[in-house]
Formats: sequence, C-alpha cells, structure tokens
Amino acid sequence: MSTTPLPPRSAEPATAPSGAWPAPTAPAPIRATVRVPGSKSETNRALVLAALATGPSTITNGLDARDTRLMRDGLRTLGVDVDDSGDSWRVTPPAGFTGGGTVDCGLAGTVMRFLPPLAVLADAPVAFDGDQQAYARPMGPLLDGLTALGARVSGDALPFTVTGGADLTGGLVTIDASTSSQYVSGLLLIGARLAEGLDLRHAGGDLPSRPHIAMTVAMLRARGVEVDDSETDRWVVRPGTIAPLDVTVEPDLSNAAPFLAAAALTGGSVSVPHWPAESNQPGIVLPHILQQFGADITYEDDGALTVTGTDEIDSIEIDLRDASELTPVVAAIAALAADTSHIHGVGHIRGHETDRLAAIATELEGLGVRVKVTDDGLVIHPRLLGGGTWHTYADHRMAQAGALIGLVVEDVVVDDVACTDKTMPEFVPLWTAMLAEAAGESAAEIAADPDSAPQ
Ligand SMILES: O=C(O)C1=C[C@@H](OP(=O)(O)O)[C@@H](O)[C@H](O)C1
Ligand SMILES: C=C(OP(=O)(O)O)C(=O)O
Repeated sequence: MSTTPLPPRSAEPATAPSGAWPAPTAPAPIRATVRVPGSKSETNRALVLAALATGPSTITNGLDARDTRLMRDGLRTLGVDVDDSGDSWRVTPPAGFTGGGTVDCGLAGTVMRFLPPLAVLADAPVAFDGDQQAYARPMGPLLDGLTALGARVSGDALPFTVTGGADLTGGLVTIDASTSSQYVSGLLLIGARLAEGLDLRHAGGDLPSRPHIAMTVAMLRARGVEVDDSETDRWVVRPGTIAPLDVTVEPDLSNAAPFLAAAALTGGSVSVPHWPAESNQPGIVLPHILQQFGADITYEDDGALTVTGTDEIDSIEIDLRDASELTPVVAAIAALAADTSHIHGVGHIRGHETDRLAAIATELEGLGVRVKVTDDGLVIHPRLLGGGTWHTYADHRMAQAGALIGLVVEDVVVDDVACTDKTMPEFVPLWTAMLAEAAGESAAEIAADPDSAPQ
C-alpha cells in the first residue's frame, strides 16, 4: 500500500470543485492509506480554551477548514490574537474580550454554540449571524442558559445579539439539551471564568452526543479546571483559571468514515494512520460499526487502523445517539447492504446542517432505495440502485455519503461537493488520490493529468 499524503499545510488550501461533481466509481477494490486532517471538534475546543486561558497556547495539526476558519475569525472579532500563518497556530488571549463586532457563524454548530458564551464575558454587545440555512438550527436552550446567567439576548435563533455584564456570577443553570450536546459544551467552556463557577443541569429528553461533552470535560481538566460530572446530566465547574496548553489535535475520525467505508463497500482495504487507542471523538466506534456491516478490522503495530471489506455487506440495527454525526455515511452503507437496516437515537439530527433524516431519505429514495423516517431514525430497505443527482443541502456529510454510493453505483452526480469545505477541504483530492491508487496509478499521475481530475 502506498500513502495518500495531505497537501502541505503551507500550500494554498485544497478546494473541492464547485458545481456538480460526477462521483467516480471504483475501478477496482480500493487499497490505500489515507491521512485524514485534524478533528473539527478538538480544534475548535482547543481554540476557544486557548482564548480563555491565562497565556498563549500552541495548536498543532489544527484542522484548516471553513468551520475552524470561522472560529478563528470569530475569536479575532472578540480581540483574540490567532496567528495561523505557520504549521502550528499560536493563540494569545486578550486582557478582556472586546465586544462591538459581529461573529459570522456560517453553518458551524461549534461556532454558534461555543462563542455566544464567550460574548457574555465581553465589554460590549456582540452580534451573531451566519448562513441563512443556519437560521433554522436550534439555539433556544443555549440562549436561555445565557439569560439565566444574567446576559441579555435578543432573539432565539440566528441572527441574535448577546450583551453580557460585569455582574454575571454563574451558579445553577438548567437547560434542555436534548436537541444538541453543544449547548452543554458551550456553557461548560466558560464555567471556570464565572465568579461562582457553574452548576449545569440537563432536564429533558435523552441527551445526544455524550462523547462530545466528555471531550469538553477532558479538555477542561487537561487545563487544570475542576469539573465534577459524577452525577448523570449534571456538571459542576469550579471557578478558577484555565491554564494555557500546547496540544496536537487527533485526526478527525468522523471524516475518516467515508474512506474506511470505501474499503468495506468495494472489498478492498483502507488504512488510516494514527488511529487513537482511545478517544472522546464519537468516530472511535467506527471500527465496531464497520465490523457489524461485515468488514474485518485490524489495529496495526504502527498505530494505523485497517478496514478490509469482505464478500458481504450485512444489514445492521444500531443506536447512533452517541455518534450521530456518522448517520449519513452509515445510512449510505446500509443502502447497499443485503437486507433492511434500522438506525435509532438520532431524532435530533433534524437540526444538524440540514434536516438530515429528510435529506437522507429523499436522496436515497431518488436512487431507488425505500426509506422510512421514524421518530428517532431511519429504516432503510435496500433495492437495486440507479444513478441520479445526489443533493447535498450544503451538508458536508451528505456529500461524503453521495460520493460513497457513487463508488459502486454508476452515474451518481453530487450537486455541490464544495460543501465538504466545512470540515474537509481536501475531501475530493484525497478521494481522487484514493481511487488513483486503486487503479494502479500514483496520486501524482492523477493530479498531473487534467482529464483525470474531477469535473
Ligand atoms: O461538540 C461538538 O463538537 C459536536 C457535537 C455534536 O453535536 P450535536 O450534539 O448537536 O449532535 C456533533 O454532532 C457535532 O458534529 C460536533
Ligand atoms: C453536526 C455537525 O456539525 P456542527 O458542528 O455544525 O453541528 C457535523 O459535522 O456532522
């Protein structure tokens, strides 16, 4: 196996082609090693925590993508110095956050849920706006939480303005976080900076994406913050300082999903180097999920994970509440399985980048699959699939799902693959290089041949 390298960080960022993209079919079983860029979730937490710390921090292997660019720019609006000109980024916190500006959240959940809490600490009102599509994403419980802390908030969804104040003491805040774990993470990030700390409780339906909350807690603790999460749905953060910390971000395991799934679907073999032995990223369960679909899993001595496809794609019954961002890719594999699959626990992804349950059902049905949307998930009945346009709804993971189906179904056209820029601008170059390896060409040959490049 050869290695598909990432473009060097100092080069112009990779960009996906704009417009309709005919998803390439696999010329042979995929065999490749794919290095995936840094985790979105870890990068944006590392940036926010560095901004809240008592001194400068360095972030290595930070993800350079739209969501993290918006976070860096949002922090700059609040007066944080972010030097991202080199391979590692240097973040220097200001003496106090400066208000008066507008933060563009794009479509990034981590920006729209993590930066309003920081705005509470600013010296003047901060406005928040984003993509029009982001106006539909739920914000109410987070903004209620900020109001409970004593902030003034105009509006209950984007766009809105947050006005903090010197008299924010913190203490008990109860919210219903059943529509997003990010409200909890956002409030916890500032807990130590409140005079009385924070006693945050969740009261409502089941909480999604708990590993992402565990990630927040672990990253706070690594910076010396005391967090007690021993009681279910309650987090107590003691007041104190947040220490600066130099960190190296893990590879984004959720963005590894379509590449590993490519091995499972084509009977090939894909390795991802530096697969962590343990992680708070929900993608750590991918090997287990792909195994349920029938793939073989090997943890290599050098730290890589290898997924090898077998003769069969089995149907699965799975609760993805803890790893809901994997749903589009899991649904794409399920559409190609031998029998009916059931996905549960993901009702809240109606509020992700788009209504993902509706988007997945509509697009799979457009290719011939029968799909039932349930209260909390999907029932997927595979059929013989045909080609057609795969709409992404500006959702990077919908684009990944379309590319995956296009590997084994002729004439699938992804309407806007450029939306992969949200968390992985390298998606198309890496995908193309992976296919080039399968065809026995080197990635360099593919890049040098304009006829082979994606349209
Ligand atoms: O905190 C985070 O980094 C994230 C939390 C999850 O959000 P939800 O709890 O809204 O699903 C996840 O789906 C999203 O991709 C990233
Ligand atoms: C739900 C996702 O993103 P966001 O951080 O915008 O919520 C995702 O990346 O799948």
